[in-house]
Amino acid sequence: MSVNLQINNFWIERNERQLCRDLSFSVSDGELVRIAGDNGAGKSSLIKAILGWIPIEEGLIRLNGEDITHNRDLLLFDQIYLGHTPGIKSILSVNENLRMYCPNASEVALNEALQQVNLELFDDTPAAQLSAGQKRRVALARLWLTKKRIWFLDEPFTALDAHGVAALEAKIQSQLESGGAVVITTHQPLYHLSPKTVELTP
Ligand SMILES: Nc1ncnc2c1ncn2[C@@H]1O[C@H](COP(=O)(O)OP(=O)(O)OP(=O)(O)O)[C@@H](O)[C@H]1O
Repeated sequence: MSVNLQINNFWIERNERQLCRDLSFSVSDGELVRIAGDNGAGKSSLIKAILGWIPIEEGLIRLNGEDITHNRDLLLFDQIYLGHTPGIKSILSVNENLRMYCPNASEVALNEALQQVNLELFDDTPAAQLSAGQKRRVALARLWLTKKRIWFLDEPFTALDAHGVAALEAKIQSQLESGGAVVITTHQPLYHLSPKTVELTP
């Protein structure tokens, strides 16, 4: 699986405040890009702008050489996004939440994913009854269930305990080793994963 995503000269504004201008970087097979910056610097906004969910003032985006600036469908098809909030439905069980996102996953794959995030005993539990860290783990289980070339992870370590952090770091490492690409916003430096860092400065 080969991938190359190029962000060229991105200019993003929100509420008439400039978050970045002339920002360029790329992410390719086996590469981890860490987006860094203070609170409010625009890290989440940058990911949303790449995915086409908020507009850019100027810029160009290419996926494997193809200009996708005005149609991000190819990128959306190729990627998985885990946002700031776990994005799970409170009234659904853990199992039902995962089924909603991954309807084609086999029962075996689903159970394996739940084991990986230590939630195998909670599959019938309504998400409303989970702790913040457990909800985050439900969201992360999607990484074990889908095979997408590009991951966009927005503050994925939030609320995770040491075991959860280690499991996610190992999962990121295996995604990189299998030729995937990862874009992550985090305040952790992640030196051991050798990221390329994109710093958003005021
Ligand atoms: N839904 C929104 N509507 C309008 N403006 C927003 C919205 N979300 C964020 N912003 C603004 O965009 C700017 C960047 O916010 P963003 O969430 O991208 O920063 P961040 O670097 O991810 O911050 P943090 O580290 O606190 O998560 C902030 O000035 C914020 O007020």
